[in-house]
Amino acid sequence: MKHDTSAGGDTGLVTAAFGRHYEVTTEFGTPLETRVKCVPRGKKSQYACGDEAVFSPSGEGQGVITGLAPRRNLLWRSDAFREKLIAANLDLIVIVVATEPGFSDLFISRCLIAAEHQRIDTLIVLNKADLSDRLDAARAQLQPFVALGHEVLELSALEDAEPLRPLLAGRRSILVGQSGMGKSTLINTLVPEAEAATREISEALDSGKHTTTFARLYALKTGGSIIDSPGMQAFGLAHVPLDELPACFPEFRPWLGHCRFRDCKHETEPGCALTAALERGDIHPRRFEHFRLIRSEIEYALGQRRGW
Ligand SMILES: Nc1nc2c(ncn2[C@@H]2O[C@H](COP(=O)(O)OP(=O)(O)OP(=O)(O)O)[C@@H](O)[C@H]2O)c(=O)[nH]1
Ligand SMILES: [Zn+2]
Repeated sequence: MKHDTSAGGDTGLVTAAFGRHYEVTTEFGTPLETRVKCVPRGKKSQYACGDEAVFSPSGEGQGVITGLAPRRNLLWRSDAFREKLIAANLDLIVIVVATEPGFSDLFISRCLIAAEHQRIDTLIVLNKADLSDRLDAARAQLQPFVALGHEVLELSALEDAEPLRPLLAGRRSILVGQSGMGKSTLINTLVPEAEAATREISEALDSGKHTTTFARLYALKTGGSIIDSPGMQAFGLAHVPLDELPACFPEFRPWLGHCRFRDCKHETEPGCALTAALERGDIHPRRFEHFRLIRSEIEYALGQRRGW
């Protein structure tokens, strides 16, 4: 990907990304804020919400993106065949789950791995805490993450999203979650003008849908900004290098490098320090399952790319 800022032109923040169309905002969060509809110059160029773009104006309120400032980090997903940028230059990934519909703990592990890999902080939000009969089951499902030291913030977006606000102040955050967890409800509470902005774009795109279909970045009154992203059912991590995956599970780190074989795959090899830790109960079986699953996906993707 090109990081060409030498081209000159105006700079702005990518505040919305829909297909090959981007909204770039100059003077973001100030009274001088201006929104420009942009397309990328190159066929293959891809940008994400949170990118600092260089663009050349091409008409009233329109422009062409010609370059990009270097990214601090990039959140993206990929499988054997495709990759999709989610957001760039993040301080915090807020993983939203809910008491209902049910959520996937594997999805949480995927988000945490993506965050570890790009060194981005995380926070787990358990939404719909008002549906109290489902609360204990959801807490039990989150227990392995709590045991790892992850903070879980319980709230009800419909009743009161305020407990989240101080954790977002001054940072650039993204809400990620499976569909239906309440991300849009949270955004609409935290950013009152979000609903109108979403409707406007949906009408412009003629999608007429009420679910989130594109990523959008909003300024927060407390300083900082927040990105709403489309609900994800799949969060592939095919781009994570196989040899970097184990260290993306922080609880594996004390044992890494202690296996008998240097190229241990932590499967059935004798003298594997990770499977020994698993057997002793020092690694949670769900997390080890997630590791195995994601590793096999990465292996599959590597095989596909080599044309096996
Ligand atoms: N009881 C209860 N319902 C909630 C709460 N938050 C959201 N909901 C409901 O859950 C449903 C889904 O909420 P959305 O905000 O659309 O979920 P989303 O995560 O944005 O879903 P996608 O747009 O598909 O990604 C809606 O019917 C909301 O009214 C909550 O705190 N309590
Ligand atoms: Zn091993």
